[in-house]
Amino acid sequence: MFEKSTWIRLPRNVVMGHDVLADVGAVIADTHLTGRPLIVTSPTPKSVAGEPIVDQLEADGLDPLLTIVETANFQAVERVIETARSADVSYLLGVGGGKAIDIAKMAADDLGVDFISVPTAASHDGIVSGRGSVPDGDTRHSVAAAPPIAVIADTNVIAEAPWELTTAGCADIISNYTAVKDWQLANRLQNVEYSEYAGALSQMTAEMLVDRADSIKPGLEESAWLVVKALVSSGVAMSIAGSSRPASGAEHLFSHQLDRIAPGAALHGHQVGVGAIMIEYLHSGEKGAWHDVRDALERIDAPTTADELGVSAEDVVDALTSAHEIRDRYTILGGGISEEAAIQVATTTGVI
Ligand SMILES: NC(=O)C1=CN([C@@H]2O[C@H](COP(=O)(O)OP(=O)(O)OC[C@H]3O[C@@H](n4cnc5c(N)ncnc54)[C@H](O)[C@@H]3O)[C@@H](O)[C@H]2O)C=CC1
Ligand SMILES: O=C(CO)COP(=O)(O)O
Ligand SMILES: [Zn+2]
Repeated sequence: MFEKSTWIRLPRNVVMGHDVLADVGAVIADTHLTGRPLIVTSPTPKSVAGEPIVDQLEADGLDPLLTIVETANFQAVERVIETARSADVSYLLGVGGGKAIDIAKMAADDLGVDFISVPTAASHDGIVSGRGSVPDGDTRHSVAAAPPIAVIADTNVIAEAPWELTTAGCADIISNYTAVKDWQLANRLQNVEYSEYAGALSQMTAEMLVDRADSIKPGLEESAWLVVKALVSSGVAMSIAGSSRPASGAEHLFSHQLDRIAPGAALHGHQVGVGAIMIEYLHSGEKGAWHDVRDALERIDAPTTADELGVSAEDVVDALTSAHEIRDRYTILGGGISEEAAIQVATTTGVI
């Protein structure tokens, strides 16, 4: 008897392009949201998009509230939940980078209200996903959450964001290559459920981005458009899978450990990109595709070395040797790699 079932939860509206920030009110009306909105943002995105959205919604006769978050952790999610409850908020808008969007996403899920994702940078592929990513002591959770009911990605705003945020988003997409390899390996060795559709979509998204790498340039709205489309596509792959597996393998475990060992040193996307070079080496050996991963990162201006990330060789080796401990997710790292092996992979690939 066939007993399999799944829920693939996707946004209702993905609105992207030139000056679509002006459409926030229209999107709210189209999604039939009523009541008081809470805008969850961080300091720079507040002035870039948070305040213009408040002005727009006030002009529409709404009574928006705005709250600032600084770090992505469970305490921040709790604070947003309290703010929303005490102010009788009906729905949330996450406005900013990955952290503001993740916090809004998780708070909205807990409150049981809808949430709109308004990325101000193309720096990560969580803008569409139904996952939140939060550090918690020695571990890192990938929390299931409702996906945004709508995404509003203004390419004008995103093209004006610092260039390194865009290169971080590209590197987050390039890391899909190793994430999919790890997922397939876990399927073969541990019988982890694998989705051919999600895996193929994630890998194809990375291939399409790399094919267009030379046309991704600072300050160009066309480039912002290309990268946002890839981030949306990668987020959809996560939604199809019902997990972050299509976009997060051992290169993400390495990055999550680096966040603990050298907090704030580099952007998430840049860390996973450097991780992907080394993890590809572990998958395919010295003559393997790690050269292609490194070349793709170089072509989009993303870091490929510890120096460029602003971390030490010891940090890289520590993060690589302890990455398997951070989460119960089977990858090429298996039960862990030795310090000698970590030094060898990082040296051969030129990361240290
Ligand atoms: N839920 C998911 O599926 C995923 C979650 N993530 C999470 O997202 C986070 C990484 O996201 P990031 O955006 O790299 O970090 P972030 O949210 O810390 O943003 C990086 C910086 O860019 C600034 N910024 C954003 N837009 C700007 C603009 N227009 N102009 C100037 N500055 C601007 C932010 O204020 C912040 O200082 C990590 O916590 C990661 O784990 C990443 C991928 C997927
Ligand atoms: O960053 C992500 C995908 O790019 C989310 O991954 P995690 O599940 O490892 O937090
Ligand atoms: Zn990522």
